[in-house]
Amino acid sequence: MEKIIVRGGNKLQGSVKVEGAKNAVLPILAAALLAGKGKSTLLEVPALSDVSTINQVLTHLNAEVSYSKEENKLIVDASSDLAPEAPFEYVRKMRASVQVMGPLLARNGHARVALPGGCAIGSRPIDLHLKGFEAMGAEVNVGNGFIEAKTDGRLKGAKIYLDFPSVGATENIMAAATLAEGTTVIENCAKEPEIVDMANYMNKMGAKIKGAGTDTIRIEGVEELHGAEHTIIPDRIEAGTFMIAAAITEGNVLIENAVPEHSASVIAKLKEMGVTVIEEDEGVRVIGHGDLKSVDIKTMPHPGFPTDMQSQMMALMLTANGTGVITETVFENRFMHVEEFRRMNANVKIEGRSTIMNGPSNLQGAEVAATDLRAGAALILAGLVADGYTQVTELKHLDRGYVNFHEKLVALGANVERVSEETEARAEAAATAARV
Ligand SMILES: CC(=O)N[C@H]1[C@@H](OP(=O)(O)OP(=O)(O)OC[C@H]2O[C@@H](n3ccc(=O)[nH]c3=O)[C@H](O)[C@@H]2O)O[C@H](CO)[C@@H](O)[C@@H]1O
Ligand SMILES: C=C(OP(=O)(O)O)C(=O)O
Repeated sequence: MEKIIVRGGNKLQGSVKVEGAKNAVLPILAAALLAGKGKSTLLEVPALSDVSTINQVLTHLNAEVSYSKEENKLIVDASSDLAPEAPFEYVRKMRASVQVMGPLLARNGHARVALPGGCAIGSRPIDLHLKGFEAMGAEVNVGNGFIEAKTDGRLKGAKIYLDFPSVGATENIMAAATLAEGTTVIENCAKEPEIVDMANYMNKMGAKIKGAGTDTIRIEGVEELHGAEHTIIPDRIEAGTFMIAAAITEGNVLIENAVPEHSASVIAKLKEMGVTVIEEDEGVRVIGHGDLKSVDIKTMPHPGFPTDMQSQMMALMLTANGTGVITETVFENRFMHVEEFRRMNANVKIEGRSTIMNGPSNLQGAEVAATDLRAGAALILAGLVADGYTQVTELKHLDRGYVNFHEKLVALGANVERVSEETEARAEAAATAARV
């Protein structure tokens, strides 16, 4: 088992470069399946475990994938006949595997994808995705742990209203609609920057999508799509995580590639707390000063405060003066990290869908577990200012969404190391031998 050990107390200084966005690259790789001819070349593809998982899914479906981690460049050739099924072994590792459903259904007329099941942040149903496919004329059946969607001939364009602006449903329906007959209109759709990035990629493939980034998207179906070259947008959640690393340690860090408009709600809350945030040509500089003020935060669909920044923001709020409230409205059960923070002596309690913090907490190092990928990052952030050593386990979650997280922190001056039990045992044996 691997763990990250953090010793608190160092102020972070310097600059850090943000990778391509996980939540853009995953649906974009699924959409690469839409290309009946030509290859897609994707640039700024981050070397995440989630990217390896979606690559395995694509390969399983008969696409050819070649990935150079050194160049962050990935080439997909999906021009052969595609297989229809994404099995549970992939969907279990990563829910975003369901994003292949829309592209497969549109291209093949048939998709069979394992039901994702629950996860650490809530039940995460996909009913809105399926309603969208049905509205476009697909027959959808759920049974034996699989969802199967079929259509005779092409899908038909339709008007689809989403009860909630789901990111995944918007992406899956938008992808399916690119090859449908006629025009599809998705109302009350998600407006996240990753939706815009995916629409831009599909338009380069020959799709006709308008309105991505607003709450109504119109897609005029075309008969065929081809491969295209596309550069993935920077990861606004990784950027936000490093903004908090700078703020919490009273450091001064330039977050290169961060796009201020994509992080507007996070930047606004940081400023409200008393953190200095400066937009520079290369990115966003964050300067922490201590003596922070508690604020109230509610997670919302974009452009509201992102749920994927909730636990990292909680780490910062624990160091602020006064009472602050964080309300989670996007996922039903995204407070698993609260118990872990409590192990670090955090003064935080849960009331319904809110957490209340009375600060500042006198954070102390402890052994804690990453309950999901953002919680993993948040616990490490808390460890940067806790008294003593914090050990964070369950790093498989962290690796889904962050590339070289501890190495990037070390480059900024943090006292962080990643060890496996074997290395620890070897180090202990060497220390004992030296003492004898
Ligand atoms: C790979 C990826 O991009 N993941 C992101 C995506 O997840 P994901 O696409 O799964 O998130 P959604 O926007 O779909 O989910 C938001 C809410 O809608 C509910 N819902 C969703 C679909 C559906 O058919 N029925 C339904 O009830 C979910 O249970 C949840 O409560 O957006 C989330 C919300 O910003 C982020 O936290 C995730 O990091
Ligand atoms: C919840 C997240 O991702 P996913 O939807 O891939 O689980 C996240 O990125 O914080």
